[in-house]
Amino acid sequence: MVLHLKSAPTKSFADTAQHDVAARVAAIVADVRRDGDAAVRRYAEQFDGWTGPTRLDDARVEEVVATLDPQVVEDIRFVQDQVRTFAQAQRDTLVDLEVETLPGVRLGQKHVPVQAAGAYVPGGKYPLTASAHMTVVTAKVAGVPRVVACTPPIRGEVPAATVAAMKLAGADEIHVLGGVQAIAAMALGTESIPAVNLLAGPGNPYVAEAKRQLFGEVGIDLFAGPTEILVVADEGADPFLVAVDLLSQAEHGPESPAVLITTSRTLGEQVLAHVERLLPGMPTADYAGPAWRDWGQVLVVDDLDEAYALADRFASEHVQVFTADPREALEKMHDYGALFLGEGTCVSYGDKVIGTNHVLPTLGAARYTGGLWVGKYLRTVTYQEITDPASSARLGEVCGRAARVELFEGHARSGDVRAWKHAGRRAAWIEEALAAGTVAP
Ligand SMILES: NC(=O)c1ccc[n+]([C@@H]2O[C@H](COP(=O)([O-])OP(=O)(O)OC[C@H]3O[C@@H](n4cnc5c(N)ncnc54)[C@H](O)[C@@H]3O)[C@@H](O)[C@H]2O)c1
Ligand SMILES: N[C@H](CO)Cc1c[nH]c[nH+]1
Ligand SMILES: [Zn+2]
Repeated sequence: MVLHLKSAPTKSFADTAQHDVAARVAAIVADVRRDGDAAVRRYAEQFDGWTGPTRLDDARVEEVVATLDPQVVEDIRFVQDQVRTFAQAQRDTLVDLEVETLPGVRLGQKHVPVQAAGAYVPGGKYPLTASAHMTVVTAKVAGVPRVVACTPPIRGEVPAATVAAMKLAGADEIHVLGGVQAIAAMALGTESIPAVNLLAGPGNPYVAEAKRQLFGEVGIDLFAGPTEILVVADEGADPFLVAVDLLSQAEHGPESPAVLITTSRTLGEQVLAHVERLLPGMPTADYAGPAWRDWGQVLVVDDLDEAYALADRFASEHVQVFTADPREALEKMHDYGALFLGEGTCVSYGDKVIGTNHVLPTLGAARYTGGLWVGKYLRTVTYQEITDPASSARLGEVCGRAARVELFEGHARSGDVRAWKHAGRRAAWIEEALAAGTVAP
């Protein structure tokens, strides 16, 4: 049984597929498609007050990086090393292979990077420097030769740490450009930004919807919209820690749900009280407050099995598990973007420092996809080769029969000619062609 100590609607695609967002995005995409750079410039000015060139050349990038405290640069290097190490370990799990399935018949698979990727780094409310590590470092580990990185100006300024992170991660083109206009420019191509093959990176509802609408014309990593957090906690969890962590993600913006599922009513009540005490003193209360008020939930369940099952139904972007045996969630939970096991870690570590990728599915997309990883920038392609004529003839005969079962005469004939060339077996239509002299014996 579920007791609601604090209720709120549960976000889903159905009730947040805000038509005004979809319509607004469609209009901007159509304008960029029609007017290219001119439309991009118009929207950059309208939404972000940006009238300068969007591309930062190398000299400008260097100038921007030089303004940073060296400690900031050192920290960027440290975090990018963590992200790179884990991404490389994941890359190493992807094997190219070639097997001989019949004599002289070789089937293979290779992992081939997309040739151009767009890395979107959000920056409307906060300059999300860390998203540059996640999108650009990972693309480069995959071997993507051309990475275009876009981020909006923050309060009219170039976000210096984000630009440094893009540069250190190996971005090939850096633009101060945000929102739908950035997504559409990278996807469709403009006079100044040649189109990419795949778009990656998170963003607000406009950015996420733009990627969704453009999918097909361009590849996308996943649906990664406004941040979500869910905590599963038992009676042994620290209520102060839980409250702090819930608010850590609520501060992303007023659309960010923060949910606690606990087996302890006492813990639930303590967390509620801590949140109320903490919120007024938070410099980011303007975002965290509405997020908590409108989307925060505290749910008490009978046992942990019920907690895991309920958490699965949310399919939340992040799930922190603060229980006596947090690792059991690895077996018992199925639908989440990323798990954070035990009080030693938290979503903020995933966001900022630990090395797993923080670009993760939202609005239930975790039911069908994991987060961004090196594999998203790669295509698993196959190839085949036959060097043994007898095998080609054998497959040709089966191909002829199998294709005719499906009424594919043209397909069947591709098999027939090989059975003839390599084993001398003549199908009736080949006999006729020989007799008519339309083909040489
Ligand atoms: N799921 C994930 O992996 C993940 C990771 C990091 C961040 N996020 C989310 O990314 C989001 C970042 O949002 P943000 O707004 O701070 O930055 P953003 O860069 O995503 O969006 C800013 C842009 O939105 C556009 N915009 C603003 N108002 C608009 C309007 N009315 N119409 C059309 N376009 C408009 C502007 O062009 C602006 O450049 C947050 O919701 C955060 O939770 C998600
Ligand atoms: N929590 C975000 C993912 O939803 C990622 C992030 C980066 N910086 C701060 N937060
Ligand atoms: Zn975060």
